[in-house]
Amino acid sequence: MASSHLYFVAPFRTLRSSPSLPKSPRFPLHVSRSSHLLTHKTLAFSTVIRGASGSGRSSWRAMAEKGKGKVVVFDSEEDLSVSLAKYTADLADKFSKEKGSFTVVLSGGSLIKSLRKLVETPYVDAVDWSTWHVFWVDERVVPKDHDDSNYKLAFAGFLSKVPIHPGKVYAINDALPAEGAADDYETCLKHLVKSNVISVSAATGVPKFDLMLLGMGPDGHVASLFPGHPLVKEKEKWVTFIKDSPKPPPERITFTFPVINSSANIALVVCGAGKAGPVNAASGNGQNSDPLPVQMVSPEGELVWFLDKDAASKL
Ligand SMILES: O=C(O)[C@H](O)[C@@H](O)[C@H](O)[C@H](O)COP(=O)(O)O
Repeated sequence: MASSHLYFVAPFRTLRSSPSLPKSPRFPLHVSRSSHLLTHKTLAFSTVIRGASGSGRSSWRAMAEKGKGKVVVFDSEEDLSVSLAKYTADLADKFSKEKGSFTVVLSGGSLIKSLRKLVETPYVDAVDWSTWHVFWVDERVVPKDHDDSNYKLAFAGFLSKVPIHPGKVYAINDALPAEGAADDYETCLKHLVKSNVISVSAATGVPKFDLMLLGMGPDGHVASLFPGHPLVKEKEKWVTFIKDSPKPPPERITFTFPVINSSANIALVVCGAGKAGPVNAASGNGQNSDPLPVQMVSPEGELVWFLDKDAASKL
């Protein structure tokens, strides 16, 4: 068997309390290459700590102490995708049992590919998809059949493969320009809050999604909230728009930080050496005076970083 290691390097909480390994997992953890390490029982803390270098450990300690979440580093994106599927399925199960629904927010980009194990055995058959409500943290202002559409990406890689009711998939109104599309999406969220589909943060009164699955760009952006852009400071709107996105296409709508940070759970899914710098900055090692958008991700609930070893290489 090829050697593959999963390193859990945020050493200050027991794995039993990790949402990636909940107390009573409904779904068995299916892994291919690293099953000797990745079972619920054998994923011992000491095992994973051994995988971390000394400097890496102190970086993550800084992150953990600042309340920036738990960190899981995988040898490969393949291993990461296995764990991400289980984490997502277990949270869906938990929320569905608690309140009869599961509200999940997707990003565009490579995140959708990293969700691929969720549409495979055992999850594709075992998950109760009837409770799912699907949203986007950001969307490009293009028709839904355009190659730049996050909806199209998610449909091709995820939604077309599972029986989520189309009426519970909340895509952008692509007949509207950016500003109208953002207002329309915010109105949609308000209706769903009113009808108790989306929970509300008692602290902030804004929507509290059960799970946000966020990617991060090499510049440290999340959603369509880019470094140095005034939208990162938006406090009132739930959904806003941008017409000068540095990442093409330029016109997008995006959730704002008040909504992102009200989440019950956020997974930050980051792979590749090109993103190691912002990951390092987020760990507390950054020199930047203005925080990167990714450094502003600080949910009411749980934050878990899913990193491959290249993304963690500067720690
Ligand atoms: O629509 C988008 O562009 C995304 O939602 C964006 O925020 C994405 O998640 C990051 O840019 C990371 O993308 P990659 O994972 O493809 O690098």
